[in-house]
Amino acid sequence: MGSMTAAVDVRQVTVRYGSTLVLDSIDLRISEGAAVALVGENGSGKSTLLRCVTGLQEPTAGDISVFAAAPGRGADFWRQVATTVESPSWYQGLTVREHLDLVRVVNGGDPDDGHIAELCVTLGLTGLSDSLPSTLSSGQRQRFLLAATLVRPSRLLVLDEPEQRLDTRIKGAVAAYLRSYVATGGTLVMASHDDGFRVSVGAGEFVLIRPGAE
Ligand SMILES: Nc1ncnc2c1ncn2[C@@H]1O[C@H](COP(=O)(O)OP(=O)(O)OP(=O)(O)O)[C@@H](O)[C@H]1O
Repeated sequence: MGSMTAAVDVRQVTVRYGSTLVLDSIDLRISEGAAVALVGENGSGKSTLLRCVTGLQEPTAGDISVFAAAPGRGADFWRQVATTVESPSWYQGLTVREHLDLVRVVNGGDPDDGHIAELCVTLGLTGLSDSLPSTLSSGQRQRFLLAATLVRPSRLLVLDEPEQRLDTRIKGAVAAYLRSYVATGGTLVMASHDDGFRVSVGAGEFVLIRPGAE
């Protein structure tokens, strides 16, 4: 009955910050192998919903399951889910390439199987392999953090505006990478403000509207 199980199942999720209602009884099911983009104006709750899907935030009401389990609980969840939703961090003394090797090795992968090299080409990091993350520009750092997320083996990617700060060429390469991730069975949920990017990824849109803004 695997096909009956949604990768992500959001049921009647409500989030309030104090008296401010941000998400009002949201329902969202994402099948395994599908891509969905949360779209909507600033403050419509896209990041909030993504944090709830990773278990980093508890909804005020409602239920979320990811691969039929509560999200964010333990190593088993994080072995299947890779995300850029957490605050970015890195090891001060390690280069871009050393970070990618580290993540790959820890996850049981071979750092020399070509996957890292492919990601570095996709994200334009080849010339930055020996740089320290702290010396990168904001766009370069965005590309590094995306690479560090994509290098992990995963079944679900949760990405908050992955197109942010990317130049046109890299944006196209990242869209193609995500499209092929989904075509090979991965599931993607992301927030995006770029409709062209969303369409090149092949993601359907899920529109969030600020409660009371209709
Ligand atoms: N920790 C918090 N405490 C209080 N209010 C918050 C908190 N985090 C977010 N909010 C509010 O919740 C609403 C939704 O924020 P969220 O970041 O989820 O929106 P978004 O759709 O991702 O916006 P953007 O397009 O600007 O990234 C906003 O009104 C924001 O001010």
